[in-house]
Parts: sequence; structure tokens; C-alpha cells
Amino acid sequence: MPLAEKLVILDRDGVINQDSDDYVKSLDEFLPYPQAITAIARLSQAGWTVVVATNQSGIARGYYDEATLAAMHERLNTLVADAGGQIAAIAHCPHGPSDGCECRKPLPGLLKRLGAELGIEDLTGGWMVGDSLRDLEAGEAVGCHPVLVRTGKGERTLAKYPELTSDGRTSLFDDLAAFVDWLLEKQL
Ligand SMILES: O=P(O)(O)OC[C@@H](O)[C@H]1O[C@@H](OP(=O)(O)O)[C@@H](O)[C@@H](O)[C@@H]1O
Ligand SMILES: [Mg+2]
Ligand SMILES: [Zn+2]
Repeated sequence: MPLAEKLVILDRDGVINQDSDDYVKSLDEFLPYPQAITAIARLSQAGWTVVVATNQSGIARGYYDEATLAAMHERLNTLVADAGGQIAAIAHCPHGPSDGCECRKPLPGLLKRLGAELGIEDLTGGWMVGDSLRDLEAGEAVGCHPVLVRTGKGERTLAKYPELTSDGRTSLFDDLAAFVDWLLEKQL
């Protein structure tokens, strides 16, 4: 059974793949960062459990459907497998901001669902990597270490909330690969 201490929860858009202010609406627009794919593979090869928690309000907004999202995640899993790793689970919130669901970040519903799926009751000590404040808040709500990356909306998030990293609670890295370098070095 995986342990939270070796669990990394990833936001998707802006961390694993290029984000867009117009949403990532098709498989063609789903452009993973190559270094993110190899970083995920390196993590799983080192015995870490990697999962993804992503808001996908574009579904509620009618920009794309569940089948298109599933095709993106099949592509993601294939790329990671080809790189020699695996993503243990992907959870998404298909709802819009006014749907009142419990799974849209910053609420921790997706993270709790992933924990239950993996048999990890307590997520305390896990790592949550995101480019938006809501990712970090969702992670902290279940005791994960928040990690902000500069990719995607990360620079904007940092500019809007500079206190995020000044209080020492949130770690800051240029991208997912830099965080994984640090994490794997740290565990040696
Ligand atoms: O970063 P993750 O959670 O993987 O996915 C974010 C996306 O679902 C979209 O989330 C939207 O936020 P709203 O859902 O409209 O507030 C916007 O920020 C889009 O630019 C972005 O592509
Ligand atoms: Mg994001
Ligand atoms: Zn939801």
C-alpha cells in the first residue's frame, strides 16, 4: 500500500502540459511538457506514487466532453508509460464554479477521492504540485506540502500572492522537473 510520504499529487494544466486561458479543449491542444513526462517517469521509477487532480470546468462550460478529456488522459498515460513510468490515477472535476460540487479545487474532494482509490486514508505528508493558488489550498487542506511551479499560471500566481513563498510554507520551483530533481536528491 502506497504511503502519503511517497505520494505526489499533480495539477495538470500548467504543470504537466501547457495551459491556455482559452482552456485545453482538444487532444491537439493537449501539449505535455516533455520534461514533465520524464519527471513523472523518474518519480515512479524511484518508487513514488504519482496521481493527477485537475479541474476541468470546460466540460460544464460545453467546450469539450468527457470523451475528449479521456483521450487526453490516455495520451498522457501512454507518454508516461513509454518513458518507463506510470500515473497511478487521474481524478477530474467536470463541474463549473457555480455547481456547488465538493471536488472543484480549492476544495480537496479530488485529493480525498484519489487517496481512497489508492488506500491512503491520511494524505498528510504528501506533495501537491500546482500552478494556481487553488491547487496549493486543496493540498494544504489535506496536509500535503504545497509546491508552486512557475510554468502555466505559476508566475501570475506568484505575482498575485508573493507571500506564498515568503512565509516558507510553499516551495517554489521553475517547473515539475526541477521539483523532482530536488525531491529525489532529498530522499537520498
Ligand atoms: O490546472 P488544472 O486544474 O489542471 O486545469 C485548469 C483548467 O481546467 C482551466 O481552468 C480554468 O479555470 P476555471 O475552471 O474557469 O476557474 C482556466 O484557468 C483555464 O485557463 C484552465 O485551462
Ligand atoms: Mg493548473
Ligand atoms: Zn466538481
